[in-house]
Amino acid sequence: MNKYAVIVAGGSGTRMRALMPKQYLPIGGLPVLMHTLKKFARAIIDIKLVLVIPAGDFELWEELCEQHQFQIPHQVVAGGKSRFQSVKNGLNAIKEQEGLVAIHDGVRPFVEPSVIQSSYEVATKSGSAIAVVALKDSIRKLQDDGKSIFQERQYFRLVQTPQTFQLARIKKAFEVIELHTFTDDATVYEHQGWQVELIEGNLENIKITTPEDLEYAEFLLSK
Ligand SMILES: Nc1ccn([C@@H]2O[C@H](COP(=O)(O)OP(=O)(O)OP(=O)(O)O)[C@@H](O)[C@H]2O)c(=O)n1
Ligand SMILES: C[C@](O)(CO)[C@H](O)COP(=O)(O)O
Repeated sequence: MNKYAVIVAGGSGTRMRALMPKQYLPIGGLPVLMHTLKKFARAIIDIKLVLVIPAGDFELWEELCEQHQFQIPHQVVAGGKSRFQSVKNGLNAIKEQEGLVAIHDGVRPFVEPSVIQSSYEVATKSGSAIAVVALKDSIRKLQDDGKSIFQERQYFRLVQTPQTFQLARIKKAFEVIELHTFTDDATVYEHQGWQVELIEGNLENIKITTPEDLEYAEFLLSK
């Protein structure tokens, strides 16, 4: 069965407040995105990688690949105005209908290979596999009256990527008008009336978002 991964890195990383988009910033001397692509290439034999980056960054990416002698084969696709549009562009670049596709944030380089592998295994059987982790802290829900109420944390999960799906289904799911409730790929899939299957993610699989995350990322690499 064909196994694809769409690695989305079409954002501008405003919350990182860095000179260049966070997906190209170095950790351990190598751009974040290269760590992520390496994880997928090592986890799955013969994986076909689709990398989504802003159209204006193609030249920069080529230079970075040359500078770091980055040889992992991948197709580069132009991103869109939102994560949804970037994922859609990545999926549209895959012409086949048969197979599985993992959708993953380029800025989550610490995904465990076992999570990637399990996402494809589970999606083979159930059509989807969404990586999630349990909460460690207590949580409270804010109310309109300014008060807050206790929530039972065992009923909640933090959602990560990869989010892996049968190709034909997720391609169809993305043929809709974008809604503000589409915060990830699972919500787009569910909009079709299909239920998603959750799998255990890994706690280190953070989405590098703010400057502190970059420091934590350096620490994780040095472990
Ligand atoms: N138009 C967009 C916006 C986001 N993403 C990707 O979606 C992932 C998660 O998004 P986020 O962490 O919010 O990244 P940015 O949008 O770049 O960050 P910010 O919101 O701080 O600007 C990132 O890998 C990002 O590059 C994308 O492919 N295309
Ligand atoms: C897809 C995601 O990483 C799952 O946690 C997350 O929803 C992306 O959110 P963002 O608003 O694009 O940062």
